[in-house]
Amino acid sequence: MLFTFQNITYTLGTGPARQITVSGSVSEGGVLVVRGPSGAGKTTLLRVLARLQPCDGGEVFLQGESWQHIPSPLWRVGVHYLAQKPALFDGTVADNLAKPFETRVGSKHRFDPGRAKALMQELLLDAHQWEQDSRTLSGGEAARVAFIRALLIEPKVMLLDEPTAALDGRARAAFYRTLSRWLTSPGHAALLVSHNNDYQGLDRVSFVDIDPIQGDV
Ligand SMILES: Nc1ncnc2c1ncn2[C@@H]1O[C@H](COP(=O)(O)OP(=O)(O)OP(=O)(O)O)[C@@H](O)[C@H]1O
Repeated sequence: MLFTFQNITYTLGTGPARQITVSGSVSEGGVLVVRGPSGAGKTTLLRVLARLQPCDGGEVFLQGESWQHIPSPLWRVGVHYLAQKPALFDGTVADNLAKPFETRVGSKHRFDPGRAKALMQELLLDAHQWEQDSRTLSGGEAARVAFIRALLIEPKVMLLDEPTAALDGRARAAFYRTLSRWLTSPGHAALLVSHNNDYQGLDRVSFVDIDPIQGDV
């Protein structure tokens, strides 16, 4: 298995706490769809797995190596969380795409503007948008820019949180084409949260369910 999480336990909410325990795994080339009703804790699970928020217990393995042995910033290069609301900063699209390569952990790869532009084209963004202020992008455009940035970082596992929610039909098809191709190159896998069940075209899909009635604590 490329990515395995065992008995990941986390607590939801600030009111009466609900504790969830969930396990799952995904092999190279596979997509693990995280299912559960609204508020079940799907986003929280992805954020825990990316080590963007703490959990109460459990262990995660990337290529057999426990997260306990890998510093968080490095972990997040290998296990990339793509937020439902794209986290772009002020600056152009090009600035946003180049940004990860300015940091120490990101600098293991060089920023490749040619590849970035090819991905923009593939994801139906206009070449002139390279210089566009990211604050003026539509929701669907911003989502695709964040996806391109994720691809450029070259993670092993992508944690995709409703990545097509803001996309129209054509952009959605382009997104899944690009994702499918990425999954066919070695050492890649994805976890996916999607409310609109639009992942049918993907190969090797498996499921993990978050049970919303797991015990109150
Ligand atoms: N920072 C927070 N503070 C308080 N409560 C939170 C916080 N983050 C999440 N929650 C609560 O935890 C629960 C799970 O949220 P989460 O976003 O993980 O659910 P989800 O399954 O992804 O939902 P949806 O399908 O609606 O996106 C919700 O009840 C939410 O209100």
